[in-house]
Amino acid sequence: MAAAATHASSLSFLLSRPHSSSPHQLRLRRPADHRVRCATDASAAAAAPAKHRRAADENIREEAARHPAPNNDFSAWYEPFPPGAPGGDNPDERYSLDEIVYRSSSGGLLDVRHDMEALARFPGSYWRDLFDSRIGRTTWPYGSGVWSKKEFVLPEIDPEHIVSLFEGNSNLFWAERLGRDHLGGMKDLWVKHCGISHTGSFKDLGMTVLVSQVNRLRRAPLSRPIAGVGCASTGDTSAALSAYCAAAGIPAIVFLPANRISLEQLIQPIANGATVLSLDTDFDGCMRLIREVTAELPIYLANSLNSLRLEGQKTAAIEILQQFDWEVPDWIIVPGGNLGNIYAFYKGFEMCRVLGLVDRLPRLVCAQAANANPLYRYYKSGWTEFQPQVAEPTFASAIQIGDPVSVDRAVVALKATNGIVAEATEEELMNAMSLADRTGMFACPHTGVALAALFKLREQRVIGPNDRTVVVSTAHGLKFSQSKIDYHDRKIEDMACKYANPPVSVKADFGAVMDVLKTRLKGKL
Ligand SMILES: Cc1ncc(COP(=O)(O)O)c(C=O)c1O
Ligand SMILES: N[C@@H](CCOP(=O)(O)O)C(=O)O
Repeated sequence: MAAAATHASSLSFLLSRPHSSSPHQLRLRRPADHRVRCATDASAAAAAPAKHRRAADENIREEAARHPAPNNDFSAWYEPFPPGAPGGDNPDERYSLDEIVYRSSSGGLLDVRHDMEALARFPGSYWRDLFDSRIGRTTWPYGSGVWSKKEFVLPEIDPEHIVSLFEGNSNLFWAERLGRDHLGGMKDLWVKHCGISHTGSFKDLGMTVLVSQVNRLRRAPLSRPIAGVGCASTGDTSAALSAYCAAAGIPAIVFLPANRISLEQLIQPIANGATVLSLDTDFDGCMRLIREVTAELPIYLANSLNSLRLEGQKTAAIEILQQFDWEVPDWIIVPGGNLGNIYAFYKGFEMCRVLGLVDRLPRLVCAQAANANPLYRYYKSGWTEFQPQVAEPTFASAIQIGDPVSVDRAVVALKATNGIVAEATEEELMNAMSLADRTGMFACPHTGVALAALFKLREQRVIGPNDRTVVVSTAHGLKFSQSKIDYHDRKIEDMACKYANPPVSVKADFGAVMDVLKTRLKGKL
């Protein structure tokens, strides 16, 4: 007799873990490392003698030091934000990147400005070829998707000081089935998997830049007495900071809102040896505290208030252009919390436009959770009134932020790109995430927020079926497995969990197994 198969009422029998709450003298010559791809290169390469491996007693950093890049006069510095904003009484206010400064003299934001005139002495085609030539190499430091664009990031840093885990170069995934079957036949839908990365989120892109600059500051000849690097975090900035600091041997200090980040995110800084402070407040409370502490102690601030981070994050935009062979997509959808990343995307695209690598900008969409939606409300007010809020818990816990530090940056990015702000309820974001998973992804809830925004904009016909659209996936779904467990377990109050797929509990018996399979595969056997 075949035993009746039951749908497991709980996934707990599979799980035994606690539930967590939730140039140089400017000359038009290629730098020494530049290998331009062109038709003749292949035959030249075939004729060339095999390249010898570097000496056995030399590492890639030492090898790079033997082949220094040509002297160049590219440079970057801090300026008050927005560009051209008066710096209090000083219209010429600017700071060297070697200064430790996070705010302008009038208390506003700062921005990293590049000497665009120096960069513009080279045509767009030069930069496209240069960046393309560096993809997929192990040459230090260009094996990194960030440092392969070093001239646009931190042009003056010595490769010797760079702390890189060869981040970036992330997959641009063609979401064929999701677009075709669930979004009205979208043909050109892509997901930029920024979360398939060293610490599982896009934060690695910015952190390599920030920690490299700290490394430069701490070492001779600058020898600044920086005791450590600190951040407030909803779990991803802290993971990235801890990993890069551990790689460089620099102390990391992270302030986390107790019981508001995932277990996977919590274990990351612990494993990397950071000083982890679990604080009885939300992210905005942690952010206030870290700002006070870094003003008192020689601890360098690693949050995106520090504009250095955004120089690394903007390379994701350049990478997208590169992956489309320098064709500009129509839409980029980014989940927003502290709102540095939406500006970083704009900055990357705009730099490529100004320098002639491309000829236009994509439209940006910033997607927020309805439970933490200060930017959405600001947008809906016609940009008249910004109201910080106490953000409510959301499955997209890394964007549970009510008082985003980069709100002004986000507004600039959205206005310049004819952008849109959208929001997603908890049910919308969890369904969008789960549906994407059904088409082969393993998305995080923040990516769910961006996908839910896409569903709405398609329904409203704002985004057309043939529009080339890129959804930015900001973290790896494995960091947020508890939210998926709760969803598939149908344990979420007031949520139908439409795409739940609980495991079937079945007796280890041939007949019982056959019964289940015949039911499940009815009409297909
Ligand atoms: C996974 C994830 N997605 C999106 C965001 C939002 O990025 P931003 O704070 O730059 O808006 C964050 C952090 O805030 C995050 O950790
Ligand atoms: N999601 C972030 C929040 C802090 O953002 P930041 O970009 O200012 O560091 C995190 O993971 O901590």
